[in-house]
Amino acid sequence: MSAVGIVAAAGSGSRLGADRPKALVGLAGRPLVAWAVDTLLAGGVDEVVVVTPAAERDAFAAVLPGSVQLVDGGATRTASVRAGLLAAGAAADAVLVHDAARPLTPPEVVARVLAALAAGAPAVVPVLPVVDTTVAVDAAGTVTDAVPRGPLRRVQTPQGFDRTVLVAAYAALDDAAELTDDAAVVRADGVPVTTVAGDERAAKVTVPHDLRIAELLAAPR
Ligand SMILES: Nc1ccn([C@@H]2O[C@H](COP(=O)(O)OP(=O)(O)OP(=O)(O)O)[C@@H](O)[C@H]2O)c(=O)n1
Ligand SMILES: C[C@](O)(CO)[C@H](O)COP(=O)(O)O
Repeated sequence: MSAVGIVAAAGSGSRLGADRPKALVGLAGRPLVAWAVDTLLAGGVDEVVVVTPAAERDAFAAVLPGSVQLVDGGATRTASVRAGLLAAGAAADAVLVHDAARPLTPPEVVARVLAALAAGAPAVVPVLPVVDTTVAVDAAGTVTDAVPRGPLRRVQTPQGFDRTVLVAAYAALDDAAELTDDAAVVRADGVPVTTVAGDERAAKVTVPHDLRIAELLAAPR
């Protein structure tokens, strides 16, 4: 089975508040996007497409291997992945969509996703359990309900798909639709989504605290 990786890296990172697009922010001396590309390749992906902010393509080219294909992203993550999928072409059997914002994802997670695809799953996401008591609140912030957390999972990336399944799901999705991940895109098209074990190290860098934690984890011992 051949696999192409799409790294969604076209976000601005408004919640991180850095002086450059989040994917270009450094972690232990290397930009987040470079970590994400390395993870996919080390986990068994054959080629990588990185989706960048349109105005920043040169800056990304300067920090990534020449073998990586770069493509302009869109205003939402959904639009960016759609652009990456179009650029990826039809050669690969599988597509793995990964966030540049998850730089310390171990290659083993990539390998688990690829193994589930090879075993016949059309769509695969890495997940972790919810570890805190989880509640619903009203507009005033008052707790209205406890949410049973047994069946809940936190969804990470890379998310893996049979390529034809993902292409068909994006084709069926309204151009203006904005979904939070690619599993939601295929589920909207009626495709069952399988889960494999995620990893706490695959946490998303969203706010400055996340980057501080990632720096600690990435520091040489
Ligand atoms: N238009 C967009 C928005 C997001 N992403 C990517 O999707 C991943 C997950 O998104 P998130 O962490 O929310 O990144 P941002 O949208 O950049 O963050 P923020 O919402 O804080 O601006 C990131 O790797 C981001 O670069 C993208 O490719 N294109
Ligand atoms: C794709 C994702 O990382 C899976 O957990 C997540 O949905 C991205 O969410 P965000 O709101 O764009 O940070």
